[in-house]
Amino acid sequence: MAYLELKNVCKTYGQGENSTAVLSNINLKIEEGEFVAIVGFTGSGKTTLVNLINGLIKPTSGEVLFKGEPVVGTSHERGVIFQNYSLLPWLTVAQNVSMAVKEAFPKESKNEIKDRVANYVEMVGLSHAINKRPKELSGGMRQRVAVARALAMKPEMIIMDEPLGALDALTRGNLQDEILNIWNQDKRTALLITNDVDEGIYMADRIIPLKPGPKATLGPEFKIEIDRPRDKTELNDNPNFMKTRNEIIAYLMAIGEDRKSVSEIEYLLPDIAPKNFVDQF
Ligand SMILES: Nc1ncnc2c1ncn2[C@@H]1O[C@H](COP(=O)(O)OP(=O)(O)OP(=O)(O)O)[C@@H](O)[C@H]1O
Repeated sequence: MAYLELKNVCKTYGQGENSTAVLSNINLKIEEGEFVAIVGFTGSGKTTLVNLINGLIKPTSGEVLFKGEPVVGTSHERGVIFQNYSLLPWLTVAQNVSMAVKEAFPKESKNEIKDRVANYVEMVGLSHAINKRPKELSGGMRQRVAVARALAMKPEMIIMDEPLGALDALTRGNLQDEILNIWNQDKRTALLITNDVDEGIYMADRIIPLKPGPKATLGPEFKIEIDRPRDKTELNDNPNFMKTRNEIIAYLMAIGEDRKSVSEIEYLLPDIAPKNFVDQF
């Protein structure tokens, strides 16, 4: 039994003429302890896929199974690091993280929770800002709080929706390593959604492209045969890295060309306007 399995999952938003078929026939199996990356184009349905796995939305057809059971709603077992950090603006960094920790560890004492929060805030390099509110932080700092919050809950499965996109290269590299450490030490299972092929190859065991929508579906998987721990500084000299990178980029470019031809189709918009509309432009 796969740890996470998506069976023929389709997701359509809206109904009738206004419907958008975003995902179609998504089949995916992730084994316990694996690190899988999905690379996709902007707007191809990556967040929709994360929301389905997280239980925030239901598939139109097909099944999402976690440890053999259908996913119904969210759960602490699956921790998501969202693209748009979604912090509560009236709470400090410590309070934002501890709220999540309290929910995941309701039996822990105040001091245990305080220590756990301090550890993870330190891990993302924000000890100096632990009592600040989100409005006093830069976008990158907010994203680091969101990473600390998700990891401090020690979820069995870490699901990441382009979590590091807003960060500078150095911070991004450090957090990639922290996420890998936690995944490896705590024997977690991880799913990373990214548009960065290099990030996917550095972190994952397998990379699966999400073909552009509408009706986006998963392409063939690419296995990353590079020993761990991987050394970022040496990757460019690693023949396996170069070969896999070239194969994935060639594949993405080919499906990108197909996408261009789809986007060149002319869509006619209805010629309508409100009754009393006066053209002032
Ligand atoms: N709630 C919704 N109702 C209707 N359409 C939606 C809804 N959510 C997403 N969509 C549409 O589904 C498509 C995929 O959106 P989604 O956010 O999943 O893509 P994405 O790959 O995460 O995008 P990005 O890379 O820009 O974050 C888009 O065309 C979007 O407009």
